[in-house]
Amino acid sequence: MITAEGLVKRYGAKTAVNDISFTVRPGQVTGFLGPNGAGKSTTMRMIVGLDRPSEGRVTVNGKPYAAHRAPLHEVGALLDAKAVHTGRTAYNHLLAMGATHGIGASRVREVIEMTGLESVARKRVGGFSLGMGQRLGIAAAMLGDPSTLILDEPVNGLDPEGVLWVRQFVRHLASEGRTIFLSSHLMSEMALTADHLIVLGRGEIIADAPVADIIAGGTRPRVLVRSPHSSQLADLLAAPEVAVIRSEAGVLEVTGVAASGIGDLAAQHGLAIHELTPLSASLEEAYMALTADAVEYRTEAVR
Ligand SMILES: Nc1ncnc2c1ncn2[C@@H]1O[C@H](COP(=O)(O)OP(=O)(O)OP(=O)(O)O)[C@@H](O)[C@H]1O
Repeated sequence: MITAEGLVKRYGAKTAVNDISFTVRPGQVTGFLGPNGAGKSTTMRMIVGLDRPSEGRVTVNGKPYAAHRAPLHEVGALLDAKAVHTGRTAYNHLLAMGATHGIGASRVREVIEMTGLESVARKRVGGFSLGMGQRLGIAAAMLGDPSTLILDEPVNGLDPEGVLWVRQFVRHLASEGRTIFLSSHLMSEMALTADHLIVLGRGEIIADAPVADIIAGGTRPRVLVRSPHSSQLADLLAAPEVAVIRSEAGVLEVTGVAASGIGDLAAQHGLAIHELTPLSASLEEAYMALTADAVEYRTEAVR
């Protein structure tokens, strides 16, 4: 469990994180989203004690990170996959990290196997691809078998198989009751991986809700309609709150009326319909709507 209360981080005149409070709960994957420079990395660094809050506090399992006697057992973090001593082998890197917590070779072998690094464990990290570096970072985060895992852009640089692996891995860890907090710029992947989302915009929280609620709340339902009477139907649907796009001959994309309403209207006028398909909104659309609003609001506030 991660709890932030009134967290503020200023760098000189720049406020990177502006009074945010949130809770990241165990047993689910919580995604951390926001445009570049929104303050995600700064927040993650404060959680693991790499940056000091200017105001407020953040705790992991009830205590600030630094107050834990054996922090690797509480929180595993992947913050910068490149921050590894490149002359060492992956095995030796993990062994050296583990030594600070009395974690021995058998656990090192376990995390190597868990992250699919067996074939490269004896190779120098300097020669690793970005994807291998990410896997090594995740292996390091898992060393202490922590109940909370923080992953900053864990799928960055991974191939499709690696992306799928991370998704299944973190979902499995959450199902074991762990707290998983991860950031990503890949919306489609986030929609498949996370249960809950916290969205930051310019250092402030602009959404903190289940993924399904964010998708439903940020976009209006759209319906694809195929009919030999599409022009007549478009005229009948015309209303201030309804948008109708004619994408191709005989096809309408309607926003602002549910599929049932369109079907009823067509039936009342005896118009045949060949297809009536509710189009599911994407997280990307909802995210763009959310963050665009935040930017507009901020612009107005500054004037
Ligand atoms: N050490 C620092 N000194 C000065 N400003 C900083 C420092 N670290 C971050 N910032 C600024 O704080 C703001 C938030 O940065 P941060 O890296 O946390 O954003 P982010 O959401 O992680 O962005 P990205 O998606 O690009 O990684 C940015 O405007 C950044 O320039």
